Amino acid sequence: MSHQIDSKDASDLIEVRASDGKGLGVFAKCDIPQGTRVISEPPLLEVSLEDRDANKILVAFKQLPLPQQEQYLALHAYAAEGFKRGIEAEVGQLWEEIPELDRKVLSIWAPNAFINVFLLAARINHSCLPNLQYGWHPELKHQTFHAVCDIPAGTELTVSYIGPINGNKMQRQEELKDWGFTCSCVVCEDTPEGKEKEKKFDQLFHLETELVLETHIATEGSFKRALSVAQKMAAIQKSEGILHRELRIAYHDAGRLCMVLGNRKMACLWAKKELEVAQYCFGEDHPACKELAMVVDLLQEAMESNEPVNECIVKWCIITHRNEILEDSCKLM
Ligand SMILES: C[S@@+](CC[C@H](N)C(=O)[O-])C[C@H]1O[C@@H](n2cnc3c(N)ncnc32)[C@H](O)[C@@H]1O
Repeated sequence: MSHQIDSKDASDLIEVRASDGKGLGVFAKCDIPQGTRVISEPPLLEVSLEDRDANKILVAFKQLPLPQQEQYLALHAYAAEGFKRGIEAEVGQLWEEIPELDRKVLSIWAPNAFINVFLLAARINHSCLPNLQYGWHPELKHQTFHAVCDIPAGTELTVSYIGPINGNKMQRQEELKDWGFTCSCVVCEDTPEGKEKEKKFDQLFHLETELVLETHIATEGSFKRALSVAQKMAAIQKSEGILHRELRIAYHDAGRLCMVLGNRKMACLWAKKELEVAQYCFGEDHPACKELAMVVDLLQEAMESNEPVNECIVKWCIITHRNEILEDSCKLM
């Protein structure tokens, strides 16, 4: 059940304070139940995704009212070498030749943009095992952050900066170079517990590769194998506390593979699980959750029938969150 809380109320739930070795961070002030909308806020600095480049970021910043410019300039800044080279190519100037303020604006954009920059959310640190899921709510025009598990008071709130295919520790660390830190979260820490968790993450990475491959082969046998992989992934994710978007994807895969294999009853069961995760990750009022709830209802009706399924179900089966194509397979339904 999601509790719709806007960021104007967020001060009751969360606080921004120093986080050991990570600069500032966001912490739970009280126990926060799973599904709580912890933050819901409009962009502070927004740049259209279309033709987005350094110049557009700078123009958007200059168009902000002064108080917002000040808020933006107080955020954490970091520019990785690769980012600087990209900017040089875009603006046709060496990084050092770019005016200091512009360099600062761009160096703040780089580590803080969750698609756009959000004032409060820009203080959330990374974990490979996050307790928040973020997503854009197109009707509210807000970025929302939901608790994916029950979060005890005093805990730091985290998101995953990377993904969706997280890979092993080395691959994750390679991606995190763009933020300029070495991750020491519960999965990355060099302890026996961290190593055990890392083993499971590595296993998930290999299972995902297997799932994509089997789905590509697109025979009844390979779909059955892919289904068993998706089920295995979901079981590992649940037991490891990987409860965010990744778990939704595993349930989604299991559901649509059951559909392709003609098992509407099991497809409906998996879709219900997918819906439950989507709702606590993005809120029941998110358009994608409303659509998914409709798919679950339609699947429920389709369970006892041999009639061709509704177009919404076909659309749901085609949606892929991984690098594979299931479209052709839908003729099997
Ligand atoms: C979006 S900001 C997060 C808020 C930031 N800590 C601050 O003080 O404003 C991203 C930056 O936070 C730091 N950071 C985030 N997650 C971290 C982690 N798990 N360990 C160490 N530093 C982290 C890095 O410096 C990164 O570039």
